[in-house]
Amino acid sequence: MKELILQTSHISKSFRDPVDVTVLSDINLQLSRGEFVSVTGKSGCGKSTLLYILSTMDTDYDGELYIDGVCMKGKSEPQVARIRNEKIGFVFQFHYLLNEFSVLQNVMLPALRLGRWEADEIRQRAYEKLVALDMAEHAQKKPNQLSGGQKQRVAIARAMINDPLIIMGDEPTGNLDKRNSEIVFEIFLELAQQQGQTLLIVTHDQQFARRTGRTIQMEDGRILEPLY
Ligand SMILES: Nc1ncnc2c1ncn2[C@@H]1O[C@H](COP(=O)(O)OP(=O)(O)OP(=O)(O)O)[C@@H](O)[C@H]1O
Repeated sequence: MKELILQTSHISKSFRDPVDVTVLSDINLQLSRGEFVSVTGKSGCGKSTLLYILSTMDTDYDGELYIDGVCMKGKSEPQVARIRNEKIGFVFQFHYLLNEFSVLQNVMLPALRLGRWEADEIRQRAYEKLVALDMAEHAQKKPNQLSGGQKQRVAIARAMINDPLIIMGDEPTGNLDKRNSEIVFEIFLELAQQQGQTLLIVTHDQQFARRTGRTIQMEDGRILEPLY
């Protein structure tokens, strides 16, 4: 039987802007271990809003979110932050690497925050992630010495450091040229196919979406039922 690692029940979200605007309505979705799922839809349909809720970064919504069988409702902010850091890796459109730290130190940060391993072990793990992403030779550089594609590879290494249950990405190839987009997308495919990593990626790129295992199509804050 498939192991559910993320599930939502009737999630809705409104902004007061200045009157109430509903941007997500009755979102019910399930994600099983090892799935590579893309989320697509027109600009403004609610993809990022949904991803921020699923990644627990936004906790202000109606309905329920379960991660690894645990309901996020009623949890304190430190409890949610701990679950997020332990179970979810996130890759943004912009890398958000810290220029005052080296590439290696940037990758180490989420693991230092988690506190599960000693510093030496974290350094070793971070180095291994950089090796896996073909970035080891840049370990001691500062992020501003790297190209856009290289920075995004470091951001993926950082998302992987705590061996998350799921990696989420909000347009992770959106800020890259065609060649680097392809390289970064191939990394996600490889993670899914060779390591069974569960992935949930928002993308505008229909060609990429078609290569994932399942596509969630959104329209006006709702998930469209698959046509097949
Ligand atoms: N803080 C906010 N206050 C008010 N409305 C907001 C806020 N954030 C997002 N919205 C609105 O919510 C809707 C969904 O936005 P969201 O960013 O989730 O869309 P998206 O599908 O990710 O779009 P894009 O593909 O352009 O990134 C949009 O109409 C947007 O204007």
